[in-house]
Amino acid sequence: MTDTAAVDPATYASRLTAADLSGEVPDLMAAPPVRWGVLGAGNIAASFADGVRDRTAGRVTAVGSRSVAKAEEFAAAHAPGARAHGSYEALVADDDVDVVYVATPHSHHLEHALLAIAAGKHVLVEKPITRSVAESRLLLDAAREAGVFCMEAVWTRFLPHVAALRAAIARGEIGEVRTVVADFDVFFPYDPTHRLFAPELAGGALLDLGIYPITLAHDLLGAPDTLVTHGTLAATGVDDHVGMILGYDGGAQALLHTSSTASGGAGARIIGTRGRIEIPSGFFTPTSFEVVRADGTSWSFTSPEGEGKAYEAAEVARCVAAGLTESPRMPWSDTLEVMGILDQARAQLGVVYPGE
Ligand SMILES: NC(=O)C1=CN([C@@H]2O[C@H](COP(=O)(O)OP(=O)(O)OC[C@H]3O[C@@H](n4cnc5c(N)ncnc54)[C@H](OP(=O)(O)O)[C@@H]3O)[C@@H](O)[C@H]2O)C=CC1
Ligand SMILES: O=C1CO[C@H](CO)[C@@H](O)[C@@H]1O
Repeated sequence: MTDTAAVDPATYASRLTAADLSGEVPDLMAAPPVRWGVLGAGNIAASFADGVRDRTAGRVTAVGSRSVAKAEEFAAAHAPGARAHGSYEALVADDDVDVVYVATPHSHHLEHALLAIAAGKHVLVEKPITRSVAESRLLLDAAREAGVFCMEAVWTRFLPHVAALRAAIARGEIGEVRTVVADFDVFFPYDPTHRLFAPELAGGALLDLGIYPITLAHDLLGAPDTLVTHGTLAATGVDDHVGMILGYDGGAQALLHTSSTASGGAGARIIGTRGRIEIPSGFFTPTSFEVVRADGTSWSFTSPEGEGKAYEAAEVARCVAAGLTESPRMPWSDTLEVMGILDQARAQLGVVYPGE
């Protein structure tokens, strides 16, 4: 366990970069132009490619799919002019690609990111970066050895409202953080072949949705000293409705919930000794928050409109241009600690993936 039960603002601030402490969001278009290769032409890949196209100086130069027709269709709709490859191997071998964005199901992130790293490419890997902390170590070790950049696509961290919120907490706006309450519940019709329910695709609410409230709590409080998990499993054996209490020796707590069988949305409250921050809904997407202080004063912040994946794309571009292998704002240590919490929660529920 960690000694980062960082409830006081000064300790939290010491873990942030100067850019984080400023609370400002760097100009998206000022980030260097990256040539992206999209690996897996699915839903989130489309949203990412739209963000790169519309809001950054970079561009998607190639798309890789298991079907060349699908890659061509994706390119036409989301990345005009991009080369369409009918295999992931061909995509990672493309000389016009600097960074591969891995957007396949969680079960395949390790295999596909290793494929890209072996081809000498930098990687941005969708969340969760792998199925487990053991797999994450394999991936990060490979990136370290190859000297390439690797980041888990925790896009939320780079959104304007999150930047402002982190800076506000570091300034002590709500005093010491005592409690984080956050949930992410989305009803998915039960389908044993869907990636939310299929064990072979590393299904379950925890890894797909629960990672957001866990990442928020971890960012503010660090890795917990205790974890209590209660939940139910779908017929396929993966979790579908989970409550968690993260306990910290300093007295702080996080009360988190995630579900693929309930329509709760994604709200969050951060409660401190001198006030609270309320994020009304969709805390993981561009949104607003309100600071309500104990002295009765309050203020609010609203993110500018627009596709949110561009912020993480710009962070990758800045880091790659600077020759970094990891983002100081989304370091590998955060990824490993969050994966560790997910591992523990899964173990408490008895969820095991094929081959583990
Ligand atoms: N940051 C965010 O907001 C979001 C992140 N995600 C993350 O992105 C990843 C992908 O999710 P999403 O885009 O919704 O998923 P989709 O099912 O829409 O797309 C995944 C793509 O992966 C490829 N693929 C490769 N192997 C398989 C396989 N065995 N089964 C299914 N697809 C396969 C397919 O591309 P092809 O056929 O072209 O080869 C498919 O289109 C997940 O890890 C998820 O956690 C998801 C949604 C939002
Ligand atoms: O990251 C995600 C954001 O929300 C989706 C649901 O609405 C998830 O399925 C997805 O993986």
